Amino acid sequence: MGYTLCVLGCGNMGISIFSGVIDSLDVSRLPNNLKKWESHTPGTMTPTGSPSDNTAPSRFLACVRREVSAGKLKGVFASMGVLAQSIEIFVSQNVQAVQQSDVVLLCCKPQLAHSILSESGMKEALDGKLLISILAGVTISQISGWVLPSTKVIRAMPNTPCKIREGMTVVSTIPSSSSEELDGAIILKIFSSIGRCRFLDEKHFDACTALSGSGPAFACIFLEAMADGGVMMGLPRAEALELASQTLQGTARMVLQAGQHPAQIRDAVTTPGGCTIAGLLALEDGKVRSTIARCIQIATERASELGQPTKQ
Ligand SMILES: NC(=O)C1=CN([C@@H]2O[C@H](COP(=O)(O)OP(=O)(O)OC[C@H]3O[C@@H](n4cnc5c(N)ncnc54)[C@H](OP(=O)(O)O)[C@@H]3O)[C@@H](O)[C@H]2O)C=CC1
Ligand SMILES: O=C(O)[C@@H]1CCC=N1
Repeated sequence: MGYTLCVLGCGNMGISIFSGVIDSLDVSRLPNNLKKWESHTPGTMTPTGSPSDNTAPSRFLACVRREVSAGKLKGVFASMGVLAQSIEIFVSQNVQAVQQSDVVLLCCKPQLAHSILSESGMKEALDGKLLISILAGVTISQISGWVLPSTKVIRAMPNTPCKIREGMTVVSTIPSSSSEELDGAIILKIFSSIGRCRFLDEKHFDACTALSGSGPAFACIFLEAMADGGVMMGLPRAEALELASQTLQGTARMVLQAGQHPAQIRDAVTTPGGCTIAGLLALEDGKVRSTIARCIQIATERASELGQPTKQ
């Protein structure tokens, strides 16, 4: 029958996750108030299972602090074709929203987590519920210290492409016991409906935060730079961006879908004495590999500081 999913702190990431999850739902099994204005193109939906599927959400609550953000949320969801009443927005009413929820996605800024989870009545509202934190740098042990022992705390690190269901989410390993089976199925349903999802030990989370959480920003630097090069050589801007984007997407898919190693793909492109090797040598002269790898290293180190009160 589904459950109620609450995003506590519905900003960029909350919007991305809700957008992807709602887009993935089979509209035929949703209550009327969750049906979209326009039907999806057949074949673009991933059915969420039978009407008795208890791993798929059926009600959506979004929490923000300011009225202006609530207005923005309504605009964003309306532009997606989601009816205004489909997502219930709570402004500065976190406890009330969590009371009505079964699963809570904590999506506020890392430095606000403690104060939000310490609001009067919040511990009780979260009693026995699944709390999934997407916060960078804030550990399960920290969060567990702010809620009752009965609250099941899990970490997830998604990224913004969740919005178009091309996300990458890493979820902290769930302790194995029969009561956790449904939690695992719920988490998998949410995040695999909006992209790839894999479980990893929490010790890797800062690196995952840097690599896939921040990754879209780093990838866009490379993408823009490729397009700029095309523009420098006379290509129109829009076409240069299209060529760069599709080239990166196609190459990534050769790795993910065809299982090819990046070095194999590179060698197949690189004709002896040709233009590709000329370009590759220019990249190596610019130490592009170590620069990018160091970028992930530095971002990982910064991610580890984000949950620490003295270093926020
Ligand atoms: N951005 C990204 O790409 C990624 C971010 N993350 C993590 O996700 C989290 C959110 O990031 P992001 O979405 O970018 O941040 P945003 O600033 O876009 O969103 C934060 C949201 O929290 C709300 N908020 C603030 N105070 C409160 C409060 N007291 N009660 C309820 N809601 C409140 C804000 O509402 P209002 O506007 O009204 O203040 C806003 O909607 C961070 O912890 C970050 O580490 C993880 C992966 C990727
Ligand atoms: O920049 C940040 O801190 C957040 C975490 C990962 C992506 N954005």
